[in-house]
Amino acid sequence: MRTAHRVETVRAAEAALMARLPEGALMQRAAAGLAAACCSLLGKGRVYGARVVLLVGSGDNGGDALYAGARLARRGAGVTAVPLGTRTHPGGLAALRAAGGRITDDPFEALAVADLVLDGITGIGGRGGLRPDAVPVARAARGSGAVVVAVDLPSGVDADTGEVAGEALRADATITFGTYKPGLLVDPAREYAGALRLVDIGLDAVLPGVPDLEALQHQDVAWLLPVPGAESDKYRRGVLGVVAGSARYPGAAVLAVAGALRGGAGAVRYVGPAGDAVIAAHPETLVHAGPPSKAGRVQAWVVGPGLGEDPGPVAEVLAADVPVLVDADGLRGLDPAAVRARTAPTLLTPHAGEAAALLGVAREDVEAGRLAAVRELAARFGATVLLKGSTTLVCGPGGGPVRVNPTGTSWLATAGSGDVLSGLAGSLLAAGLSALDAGSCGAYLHGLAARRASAAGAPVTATDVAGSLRDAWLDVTSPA
Ligand SMILES: NC(=O)C1=CN([C@@H]2O[C@H](COP(=O)(O)OP(=O)(O)OC[C@H]3O[C@@H](n4cnc5c(N)ncnc54)[C@H](OP(=O)(O)O)[C@@H]3O)[C@@H](O)[C@H]2O)[C@@H](O)CC1
Ligand SMILES: [K+]
Repeated sequence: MRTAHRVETVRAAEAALMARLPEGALMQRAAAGLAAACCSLLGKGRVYGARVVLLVGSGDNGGDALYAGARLARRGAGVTAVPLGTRTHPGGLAALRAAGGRITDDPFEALAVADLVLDGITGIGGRGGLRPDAVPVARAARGSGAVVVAVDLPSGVDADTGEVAGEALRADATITFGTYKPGLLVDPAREYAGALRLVDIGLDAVLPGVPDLEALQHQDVAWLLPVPGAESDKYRRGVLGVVAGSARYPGAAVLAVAGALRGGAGAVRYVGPAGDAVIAAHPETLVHAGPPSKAGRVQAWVVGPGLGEDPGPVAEVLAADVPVLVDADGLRGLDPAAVRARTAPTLLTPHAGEAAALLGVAREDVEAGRLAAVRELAARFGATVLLKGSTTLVCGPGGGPVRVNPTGTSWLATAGSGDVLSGLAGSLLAAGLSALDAGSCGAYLHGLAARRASAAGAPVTATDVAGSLRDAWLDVTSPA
């Protein structure tokens, strides 16, 4: 599990750790890890003679860059520091000078020939986007052809929320210290971070056990996925009911069932007007033409994909005392009180537009502040909420860590892929996973399947994604 902590928590842990260590020890650990990462990015034998530019802001983030620059200078790199703040870390500046580094007030000349740029303008103390004087320098760094390495965080992004309020410096890699910060894992900031590397500075020992954000990895998902026991029959493995599709959108039913059949439930019951299309595509489905309440026993429901204008079945499904996943058309006009009144778990799976409609805000506001939006929806509905997007987030109703999905890919932005996800996550619910686990494992497998299906870099369809779910499952569960 990859975990992230917000700035306030990092600061408290840092203070507790610093109290036990000699002055400056933590910054030296950070700088040593940063310099080592820079050496490996430059490549073997390429440190000596490399031209390194340090963009140095007012705080300790700049200090880290200066001390790392001093280490690189001692290994033969030509290091030039560009002070951009209201002050410059005195110890770091002295260390760089002592190691033979130089300071310049002409950043553009140095950047024009740089191999590596260290972005130490702001870290966890930064507020808002880059200041105006840093903007042309950041643009020159980005346009220079040098590898840009962010120190702790790309400057200009919000560490806690992942928001990018103005201009920020896009990095090829981010070397972060002690723990990931939420902004490194959540879009839009995540897109600025490039490849992530965590430097251990001993913070783990003093960080709280419960993080603010967590990202499942293969082994976490493998551990959570259902495995049928020797005694299992289809009912013990869980039966999922899918209420989806309409005369206008029969494909949504076919795709939701496709996802459901690959999600580990023992059987899938389809309820709705697209039974013929569903049976033609998936003959193993149990099809029911009447209302959901008469369809027979299920362990969980999915309701919503392709329902069109008719919200009727949603209320009926929500009245059932089993876990319910509500997606797409099922979310339209959904009543928070009706969801909060349920005793069985509810999982809502909106994309940004649907989340915006539920919250009564603009879609752009949800996209810019994804973490805040998913937390607000979960609290308002007393439900688990999976907010779809390039970094899909899943948040439980009682607070706790938000799960961020690390397997997303932009190829998933294709019609019908959400229908596949709803069936898949619903199936995991029916198999007995909690709403948080079903949502986050579903998103994980779904992203992985899309990556597999588009491995050659070609576009994928939702049907391709469903078809690759089995391989994704095997990827996750096969020992490496
Ligand atoms: N925590 C840990 O465990 C460890 C932390 N470590 C390191 O310390 C870093 C945090 O250092 P920090 O607290 O000094 O804050 P930091 O981000 O350098 O700068 C804040 C200053 O920048 C300014 N400023 C603000 N906004 C701005 C903007 N938009 N654009 C431009 N400037 C802006 C503002 O100063 P002003 O210019 O207003 O005087 C503000 O005071 C952390 O990220 C990590 O790298 C490691 O060394 C060891 C372990
Ligand atoms: K930085």
